[in-house]
Amino acid sequence: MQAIDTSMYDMTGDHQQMGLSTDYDSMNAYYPHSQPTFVQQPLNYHLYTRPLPSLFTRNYFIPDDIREELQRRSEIIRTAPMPGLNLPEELQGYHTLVPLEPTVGERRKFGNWSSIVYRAISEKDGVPYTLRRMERYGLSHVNAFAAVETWNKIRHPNIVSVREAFTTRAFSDNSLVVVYDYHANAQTLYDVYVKPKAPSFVGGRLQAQAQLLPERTLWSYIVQIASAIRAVHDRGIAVRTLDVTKVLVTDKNRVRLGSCGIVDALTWEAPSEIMPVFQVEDLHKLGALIVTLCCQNVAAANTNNLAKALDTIGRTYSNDVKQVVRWLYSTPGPHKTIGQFFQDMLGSRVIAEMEEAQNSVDRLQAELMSELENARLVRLLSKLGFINERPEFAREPRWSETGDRYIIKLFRDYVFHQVDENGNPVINLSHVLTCLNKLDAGTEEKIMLISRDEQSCLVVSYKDIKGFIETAFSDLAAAATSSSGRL
Ligand SMILES: Nc1ncnc2c1ncn2[C@@H]1O[C@H](COP(=O)(O)OP(=O)(O)OP(=O)(O)O)[C@@H](O)[C@H]1O
Repeated sequence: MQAIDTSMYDMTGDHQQMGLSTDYDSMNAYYPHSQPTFVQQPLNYHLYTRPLPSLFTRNYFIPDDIREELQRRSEIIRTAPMPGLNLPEELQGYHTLVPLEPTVGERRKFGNWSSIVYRAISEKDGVPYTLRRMERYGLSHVNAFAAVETWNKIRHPNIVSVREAFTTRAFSDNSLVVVYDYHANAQTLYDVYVKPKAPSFVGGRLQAQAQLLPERTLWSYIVQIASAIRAVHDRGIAVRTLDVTKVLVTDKNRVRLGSCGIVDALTWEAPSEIMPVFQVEDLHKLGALIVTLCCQNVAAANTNNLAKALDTIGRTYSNDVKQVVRWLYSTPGPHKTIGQFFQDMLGSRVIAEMEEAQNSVDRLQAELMSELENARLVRLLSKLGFINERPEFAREPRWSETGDRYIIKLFRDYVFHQVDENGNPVINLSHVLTCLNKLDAGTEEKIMLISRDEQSCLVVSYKDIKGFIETAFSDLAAAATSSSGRL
């Protein structure tokens, strides 16, 4: 059976069945040079895929890096807990606890408390969450939870959302647990940009892998974190846990403040009047975070080392970055607020960030477009699979070969089993997708289907074939003993 480009012809009449003549005159009727009539099919809004390339290309699919990242995330969500950790099976509606950091060895402390982070699945919605447990918390107080409730109301693209907090004895102590959204494969800024990495081979040479933060990304991070700080200060509270180990990179160039609310819950006795002091401290901490990232060294952020740090920054980054650091390290005063910071230091950077965000939406939407049809096409292919070559149905062993089903079979051949003039298979995904899209849309466009013995052919529209498939599939579905959902 040869590939025939039917889009060039206007064939009228339903189900024209004709004997296939081998004489050239009748064949010529189906070739462009002898039949120049071209009737353009009206644009059908169902056929909204992007122009299709003619061969298998990666353009059909999500780019490899996005696919890889999404698959890694989905894999990480499913990692099983290590056996023998002796963790509670159930914890206030959360189960399947998996530690996200080593449970033994030296750990950094929040004041007097050390923390450990777990991933756990919520019984309510089956979604994974992050649980930060403060060990040996002691007696709880209602004010501690009020602080967490304030955080719970904040929804911001650069803040890991705080869900709830509770105390528990399930770890054989009195622990405080604060629950956050879980961002699979999130890494702290420290892990990505500061932590010394083992040398590895790059281009055949052993090199230390210090990932220097590009200035463009640095500005993006500054704008994102400043925007998060602003949202927090606008609520009359302060971030307080702002450093490279508590800011997460959750996506390509997306950062979010993690661990919010925990210090508020731990130090609930602090008078609310002290909040402006904490807010000014946030600005200093932002400055320290920038210095740490630029110098790839936590100690560089110490105020006593500022001159040296600015010198180091100047070697790689622009003067504007140094200006920002100076501003954030400057002596507090009535004008040293996050609002003023945006005004004095970030103006045009915010515009650049906004443009980049919109470009990113466009890029992702384009990716979405290319995947949009998949579900539809899988449904169609499933229906064809149910119908074609069915050994027996309705006590008729040749059910799938007769009546309208015969046309469905020929259509399947037309889509998948074409051969070129040398008898080699035509493997053209573009052709397959185009046909299936037209079939799903049920267009009036007609195609010629040729029997396998090439003795007869049928001219039939996609609309008709769609109808035949619907009918055949409904017959099967009606007779099915169990059918799960509709296709
Ligand atoms: N909301 C979250 N979603 C996904 N992973 C998270 C989340 N919060 C923390 N993590 C991961 O849990 C791990 C431990 O977090 P933690 O904040 O304790 O960082 P840390 O570098 O161990 O800091 P510290 O030294 O203070 O313990 C980090 O690798 C981080 O990527």
